[in-house]
Amino acid sequence: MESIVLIGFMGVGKTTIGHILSEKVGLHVVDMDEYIVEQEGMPVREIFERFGEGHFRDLETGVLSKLLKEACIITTGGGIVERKENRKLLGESGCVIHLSAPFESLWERLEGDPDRPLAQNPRHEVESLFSRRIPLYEEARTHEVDTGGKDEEAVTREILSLLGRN
Ligand SMILES: Nc1ncnc2c1ncn2[C@@H]1O[C@H](COP(=O)(O)OP(=O)(O)O)[C@@H](O)[C@H]1O
Ligand SMILES: O=C(O)C1=C[C@@H](OP(=O)(O)O)[C@@H](O)[C@H](O)C1
Ligand SMILES: [Mg+2]
Repeated sequence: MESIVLIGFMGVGKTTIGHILSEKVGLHVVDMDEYIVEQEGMPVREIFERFGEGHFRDLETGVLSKLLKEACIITTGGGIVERKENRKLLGESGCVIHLSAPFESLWERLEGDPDRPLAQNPRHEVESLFSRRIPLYEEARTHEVDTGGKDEEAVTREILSLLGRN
């Protein structure tokens, strides 16, 4: 079976749903943020503070190209689509599921989260990042699952259904 990649904005549920999906489809899951944190031996926040966002994006590209060679579920960070190179890598993989949601519901989950450096910015900046990224997710995805108003189990069921696994 090919890889399944989850993309989407911060807080939409990629990490959470990837873990639930992993149990249901019997593929192991790798969360890119967790992988990078382990590899670098420091939290994402500290990587941003000490080395800058550009360095974190370099790490993401390296990890994504490595993981796409495995058959697994990959839960990306929300900024994976920022780099053209990453969008190209995603385009070469068969199943890229965009989890989407209205900004309002994401902001409720993100506001004040100390672990997400970009969520520390004022609301209007995070919202404009959200708007700017929408076409990038659209470019990279093969499928979209609208998570608005659905709990984690319902989102997982919808993914299983589009994979033909229900
Ligand atoms: N469908 C959902 N409905 C409500 N809360 C959710 C849903 N999916 C995830 N969450 C919650 O939102 C928060 C962010 O989820 P997370 O999986 O870390 O998102 P991401 O990896 O996309 O940034 C977590 O507290 C999680 O429990
Ligand atoms: O959107 C982004 O640029 C980021 C999203 C985060 O992952 P989540 O989408 O899992 O929060 C993490 O990779 C980092 O804080 C940057
Ligand atoms: Mg995550």
